[in-house]
Amino acid sequence: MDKGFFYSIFGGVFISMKKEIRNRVLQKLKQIPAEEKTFQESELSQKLFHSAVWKRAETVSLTLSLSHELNTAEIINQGLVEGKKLVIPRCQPANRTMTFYPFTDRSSLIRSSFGVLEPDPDVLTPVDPEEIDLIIVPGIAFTSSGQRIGHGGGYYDRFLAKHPDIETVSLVLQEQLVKEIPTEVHDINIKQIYQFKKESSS
Ligand SMILES: Nc1nc2c(c(=O)[nH]1)N(C=O)[C@@H](CNc1ccc(C(=O)N[C@@H](CCC(=O)O)C(=O)O)cc1)CN2
Ligand SMILES: Nc1ncnc2c1ncn2[C@@H]1O[C@H](COP(=O)(O)OP(=O)(O)OP(=O)(O)O)[C@@H](O)[C@H]1O
Repeated sequence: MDKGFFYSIFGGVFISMKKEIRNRVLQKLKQIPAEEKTFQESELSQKLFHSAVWKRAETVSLTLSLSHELNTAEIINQGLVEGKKLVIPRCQPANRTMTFYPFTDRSSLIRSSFGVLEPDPDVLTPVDPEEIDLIIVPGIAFTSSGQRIGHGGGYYDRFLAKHPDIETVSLVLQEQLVKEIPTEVHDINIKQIYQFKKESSS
């Protein structure tokens, strides 16, 4: 069947299935006890720090997490300690693109309408995306094979479509892992998923 025809019929169904998974996992995320969340975050961050992609990367992109998301504070600290260049995105809602800027400390940040802290473009200079070795991709729900549902802006799918060679990793709390995610044509898989598994050291 012609792909365009297929998506015109089923696209809406996929989008509402994604919304349903997004809302269900968001509720779960908001209910994780703080201590449990910190424990999982710590384990996942350690997995990342021991990985080849992290060790190799000189420039790492990450986000300043919202309270329900995996807390990126430990990754930021470690990156700075190891002398990596950290970059964070600023969103352009008009065309749903992202521009990356260096992150050094918490000054030069402004809160976006979405609620996240973003770099202040009046103070900072953008980084060439070609410079980025590794992107820690945020998200709400993931499958172990790397499918992802984010906050619904399509920002990472758009960016990653243009930069297919950049390494991508997502750290996934147990509550964020789902069996299946309906795939849309534009969806880009995350190359490496580090998932928290209870009673497992893998
Ligand atoms: N901490 C953090 N920073 C991040 C992301 C993230 O997921 N987490 N992003 C990851 O991409 C980007 C921001 N993503 C955004 C995603 C959606 C909307 C937004 O306006 N959402 C609409 C609903 C969208 C729709 O359903 O069409 C809304 O909230 O009203 C804004 C920013 C960059 N920074
Ligand atoms: N490469 C692309 N080109 C055009 N439209 C896109 C592209 N990627 C995503 N979109 C559109 O953006 C919207 C949101 O996409 P989706 O639900 O996949 O976002 P998300 O991955 O959850 O969000 P985010 O990456 O911001 O966390 C959808 O309407 C989708 O059709």
